Parts: sequence; C-alpha cells; structure tokens
Amino acid sequence: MTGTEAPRPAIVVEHLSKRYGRMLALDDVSLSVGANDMFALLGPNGAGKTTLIHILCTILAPDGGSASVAGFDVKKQAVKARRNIGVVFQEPSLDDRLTAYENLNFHGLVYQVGGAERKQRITEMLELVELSDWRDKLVRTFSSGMKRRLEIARALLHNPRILFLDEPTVGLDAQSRERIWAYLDQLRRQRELCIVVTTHYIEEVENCDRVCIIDHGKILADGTPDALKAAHGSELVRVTPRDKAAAEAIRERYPDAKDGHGGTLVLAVDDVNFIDGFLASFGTRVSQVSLDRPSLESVFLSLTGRELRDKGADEQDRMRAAGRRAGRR
Ligand SMILES: Nc1ncnc2c1ncn2[C@@H]1O[C@H](COP(=O)(O)OP(=O)(O)OP(=O)(O)O)[C@@H](O)[C@H]1O
Repeated sequence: MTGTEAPRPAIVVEHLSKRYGRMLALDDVSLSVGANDMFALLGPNGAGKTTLIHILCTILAPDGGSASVAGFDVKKQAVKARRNIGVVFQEPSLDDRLTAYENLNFHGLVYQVGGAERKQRITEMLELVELSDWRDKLVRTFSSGMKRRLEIARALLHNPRILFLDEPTVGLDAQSRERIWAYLDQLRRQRELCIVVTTHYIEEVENCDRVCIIDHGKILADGTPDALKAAHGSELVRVTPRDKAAAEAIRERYPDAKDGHGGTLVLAVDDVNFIDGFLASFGTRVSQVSLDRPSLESVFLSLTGRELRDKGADEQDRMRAAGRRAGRR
C-alpha cells in the first residue's frame, strides 16, 4: 500500500438480506468497518445482529447482497474468510471436560498453528485474559466470566484480523463485563485488530469507535457515539407516576411520552424550562423525576420509539444465564 491509498476496510457488506420463512431478519443492510475499528452492533433481541454476524462468519448464507471479510467474499471464498476471523458465539462452545490448555490447543491444531507458535500463543492468550493460573484446570470448574474469557483467548489464538463477539457479556456480573471490555481495549492497543461486538447493553458501546443501531433487520443509524448523540440525541426526562391516573394524565398532556422501564415514562425535551413547567403541573403526582443528558439511550429512543433495555430483555438475559447454568450441570 502506498501512503496515499485509503486502508482497505476489514468488512464490507452490501445490500445484504436474509429471510427465515416469511420473517425478514436482515433487510438491505450495507456497512463497512475499518481494519482497526471497535464496531458495535446495537439492537434489541431479535433485531438481526446474530444473523448478520453468522453471515459474516460464513456459517449462514445470505439470500441477497454480498459481504466480504478481510477482503474475502463470505460465499465464494468462505475458507479464506474463515482463517481471518475469530468468533465468540453467543452460546458457550468450550469442551467442559477438557482443561483450558487442551481447549486452546485443540483450536490451534484445527487452525494448523505450528507447535512452537501454538504453545507461545496459548501462553500469551492465557496471560491476556488472566487465566494463566488456570491453564491446567478443567473448564467445568470455571465461572461463566472465566469461560467467556477463555473463549476470547481461543478466538484469538490463530491471530485473526477480525474478532466477532456476539453478546460477549450477556448474563455476566458487572465486574466480569468490565474485565471483558478491558481485555478488548488492551488488545486494540497491542495490534491492529477489527473488533465487531453485538450487545444490547447501551452503556457498553460508549467507548466503541462506531456504533450501528439495528432494529427489525434494518440499520437505523451508524456513526461515532458523539456523532449519533449530536444527530439524534436529546435530553430525556424520566418520571415515575404515582398511579395509573397520573400516568394517563401525563400521557394526555405529552402524547409523545414513551414507556420506559420499571413503569416510568420518558419524555424527550429541548426546552430548558421543561422541568419547571412539568413539576408545576404534575409535581405531586410523580414519585421521581430525573434528567438524562443526550446519550445513546436517547438516540435509540428517538430512532425506534422505545427504550432498549426493556423488561423483556432483562428477563431474556436471566433466562439465558439460567440456561447456561443448567447446561453446565
Ligand atoms: N433459525 C431461525 N429460524 C427462524 N427465525 C429465526 C431464526 N434465527 C433467527 N430468527 C428470527 O430472526 C430475527 C433476527 O434474529 P437474530 O437472532 O439475528 O436477532 P438478534 O438481534 O441477534 O437477537 P438476539 O440478541 O436475541 O440474538 C428474530 O425475529 C428471530 O426470531
């Protein structure tokens, strides 16, 4: 590459579509991701994130459009594309009966990483995810967070150019989630690596280079967190009505009020005097009022008309985590 050439994107997606029967899971999706980008796909359950990741990982064929990863077409050059990617799937895929080392070693063998290099990479990757002391322990003795970390180590073992992580932190406690993001940050500082991560935890994507908001199989917005906030964000006032009648009265006065989580109502405001006016009318009929600065949450709300973290998503998280625990038994 000469100094004047633009770097090649790691991922290029053009007019991609995918159906499951009558359900259009991806609807004319186009995007491109830079070689060293941390790119987040943000959307609620069922938005189409996993479908997109599965197509990019070559395990699902699109119905229309095209996609390439690391310059290789996912349909026509699937094997080459696969060599350049590492994947952490939503569902755990380690062999519980093997040790951490054995899981990584097996992966290295499958990807034909040579003996000496394999050993060195295993040591490095275990260090990265702080599991060196657990190298020879059976994976079934690991916590969910440790398993996720080991899966990240495994996905990186063959030195991929692109790392896909499908909801890597779902069902994990706050501390484990933070650690996973810390490893991803560290990785990007060490080497050129494109990281594509799906999540429905809005607070996790604030530090990504780019965020792509997806819902019902369509991309609604794509940009840096700051650009998205500038273009679509507004201040949000979140109120908790004391009772049903209060909620109805607020809705009547503010027909654009959206349902927030925990029975709250969310109002997008652009008038600095809004709260004074609101409290004058409803101060005695609400138990709580809070003001959120423009955030990705408000971006999501203004683009989709609802909040991302709804009760259903929380419930699904709990069920998934419970399912994983049951799977371990
Ligand atoms: N194998 C399948 N057969 C039928 N419908 C499917 C299949 N896989 C996904 N879907 C449907 O396609 C839509 C997109 O699903 P997808 O899993 O890609 O979404 P997602 O954003 O990853 O959500 P989640 O976070 O719940 O995984 C959903 O409505 C889902 O129910």
